[in-house]
Amino acid sequence: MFSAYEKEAFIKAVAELLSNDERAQNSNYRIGESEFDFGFFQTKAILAGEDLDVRRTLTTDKFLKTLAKKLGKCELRNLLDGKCHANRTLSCCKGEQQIICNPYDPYRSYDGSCNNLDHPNWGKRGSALKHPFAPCYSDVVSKPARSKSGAPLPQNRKLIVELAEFLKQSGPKESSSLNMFMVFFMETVNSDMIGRANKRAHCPTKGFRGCRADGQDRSAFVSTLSNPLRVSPNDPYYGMFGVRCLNFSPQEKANDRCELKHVPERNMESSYLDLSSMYGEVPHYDANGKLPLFHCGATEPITNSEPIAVHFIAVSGLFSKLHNYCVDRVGCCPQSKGSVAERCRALTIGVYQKIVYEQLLPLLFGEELYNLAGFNCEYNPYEECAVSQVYKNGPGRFPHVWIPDQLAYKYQGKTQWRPLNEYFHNHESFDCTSTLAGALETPIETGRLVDAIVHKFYTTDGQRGTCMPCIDLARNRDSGLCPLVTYKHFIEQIAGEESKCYNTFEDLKDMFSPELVNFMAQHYEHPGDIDVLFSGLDRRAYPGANMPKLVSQSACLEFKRLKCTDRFFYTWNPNLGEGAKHLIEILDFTALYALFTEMDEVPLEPFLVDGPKVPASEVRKYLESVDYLYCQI
Ligand code: HEM
Ligand SMILES: [Ca+2]
Repeated sequence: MFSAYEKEAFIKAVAELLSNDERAQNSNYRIGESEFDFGFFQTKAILAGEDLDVRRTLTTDKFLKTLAKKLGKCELRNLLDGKCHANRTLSCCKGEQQIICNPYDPYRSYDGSCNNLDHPNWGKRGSALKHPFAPCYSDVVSKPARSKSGAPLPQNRKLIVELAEFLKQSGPKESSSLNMFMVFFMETVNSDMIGRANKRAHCPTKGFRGCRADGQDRSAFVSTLSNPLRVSPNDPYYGMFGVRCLNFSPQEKANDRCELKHVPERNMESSYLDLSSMYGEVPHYDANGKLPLFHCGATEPITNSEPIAVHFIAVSGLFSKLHNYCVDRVGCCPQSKGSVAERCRALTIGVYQKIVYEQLLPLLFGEELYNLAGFNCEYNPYEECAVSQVYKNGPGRFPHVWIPDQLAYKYQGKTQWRPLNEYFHNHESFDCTSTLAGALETPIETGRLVDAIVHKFYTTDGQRGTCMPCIDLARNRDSGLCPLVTYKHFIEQIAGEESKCYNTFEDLKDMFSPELVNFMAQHYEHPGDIDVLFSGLDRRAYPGANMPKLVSQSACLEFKRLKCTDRFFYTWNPNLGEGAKHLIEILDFTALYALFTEMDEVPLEPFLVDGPKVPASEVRKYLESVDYLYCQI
C-alpha cells in the first residue's frame, strides 16, 4: 500500500502548498497592519531553490499521518525508530543535490555549508534540528502528547496564568546581579544558532491569523498556517477585554530526504556560532568590504527580523560596527592579502565566540559545571553540528523568564524606567547608547513571570498583548517533546548521575519546592505528565551557576556540540593571522562599548549590574595603540 499512500500524500501536499500561496495573497488570512501582533508571526518566503525540499517534507509528513491512522502505534514506532528497515525513504525523493566544497577555502560559507568537508550539509541553514530521542506525540507522528490516563494535558493559558499567580505568591524572592544586557546578548546568540521557521508560502507575510482582529473568537479564516490558542472567558486578565483567542503559528518541519523517521523542525540559521543572523544568507558588502548599517548598527537581515526589542539591534550592532571598524583599519595597511571583508568577518566572529565561551558560559554555568562539561575539546568532524529539538522548544527558552516588566533607559545621564513593550516598536525613536546603558543597569527578573510577558507581550496600547510563556508551552507541545522527567533521565544518563523514578508528586521534592509540588499536583494527573518547559522551575543548581541544574546541563550539551563541531572555531582556525589572534584576546564588550557607543564610562563586567567602570577615553587610547595588529589579521 505504500505507493498508493505516497501518491495520495503527494497530492495532499501539493494542494496544501497551493492553498497556502493563495492565502498568503488574501488579506483576510493575514494579520492586519493595525493589529497589535502584526509582524509577530511573520513568515519568510520559500525561495526558488527550496521548493522541492518543502514539498518533499510536507509529502512525507502527510504520508506519516496516513500511516498513523493505518498502523498500530508499536509498529509505527518501530518503523520510525529505524528498527524495521534502515534508512527507508519515499520513492519521490530520488536524486540529491550535491554540494561541492573547496577544502582550501580559508573562510566560512554564509549558510554553514562545507564547514564539515565530509558532510557539507551539516550545520547548514535550513537543516533539521535533532531529536536526541524519539518524541512523545500521542499518535507517534503529530498529535500532541496526552496525560498518562489519555486525557488532554492541562489547558495552556490556564496553566500559565495560574503558574504566574503562584510564583507571585510563593515563588523565590531572591534578586540577581545579572543584567538585561546579558539577556539580550544571549538572545543574539540564540538567533545565530536557531532561526524560526513558521510554515511558509512563496511570498513572505507579516503573519497568518487564527483569531479575529478583536480576539473575541477564532477567525473564519483559520488555516493550516495557524493554530490559535484558546482563552477561557474566566481568564483573570484577558477575560475583561473579551479576548478568547490568541494567534499562534505552527512551524515547518525539515525532512527533505523523505526519511521515514521522527521528524524535527527546520532551523533557518546555520547552527554554527558564526553571526549568521547578522551577516545574512549571502555576502552583502559595499565596495570596500563594509556592511551597510542602519539604526544602532543593524544590518539588513537584523532590520528585517521581528519581533525584536531595540536592545537586540544595539547588541548585534556592536559586532557589525566592529566588522566595519576593522575594514577601515585594514584599509590603512601598506599591504594586505585576501579579502578584507572576509578577514574582518573572521576576526569579528572570533571575538564573538571568545565572549560566548570564555565570558558568558562560565558565568551562566558556574566553574564546576563549566569544567565538568569538557569545553576544552578539539575539533570533532564526526559529530553533526545541530541544535536539539528539545533545547529549542523547552529548556532553551528558559531565559524568557528573566524578562522584567520595565527596563531602564539612560538618556543624558538620567534613568527612566519604561515598560517592556515600548522597546519593540518605533526602534528609531530610541537612542542606542541610552538603550544599552539602560540594559546594563536593569537586573534580570528571577522567580516570577511578569505581566509584561504573560499578558502584555508586544502590546501596542499597553493593554492587549500576547502571552509569551503560552507560546513557549504551545511550541513545547506542538513539537511533541517528551515530559520533564523523561528528559531528566536522559540527561542523567549522559552526566553519569543516578536516576530515580517519579511515581508520586511527593517524589518531585528533590527538584521542586513543596509548594510547587502542590501546585503541580493540582494541575497535572501524574508527575510523569509535567511538560519539559518547566525544567526552568528546577530549584537545584550547580555551585556558582545562574541557571537551574537541568537547564544548564541542557545548554551545556548544546554549546559544547556547537563549539567542537566547528572547523573554523577561533581557537583552532588555522587561517587567523597573528594580529587576529592577538586582537581576539584584547577585544571584548568593554572595548566594543568604548569604540561604538557614546558612553563616557564603560563597564569592565558588562553582564553585571553596578559593576566597575573605566573611562572610555582610556580604553580607546589603548586600543589605538594596537591598531597595527589589523595589518596582520
Ligand atoms: C528580551 C529578550 C527576548 C525576547 C523578547 C525573546 C522573544 C522571543 C520570541 C518572540 C520568540 C518566538 C516565540 C515563538 O514563536 O516560538 C522566541 C523564541 C526563542 N527564544 Fe527568545 N527572546 C528573548 C531572549 C531569549 C534568550 C536570552 C534566549 C536564550 C538564550 C532565548 C531563547 C529562545 C529560543 C530557544 C527560542 C526558540 C527558537 C526561536 O524561535 O528563535 N530567548 N524568543
Ligand atoms: Ca549561525
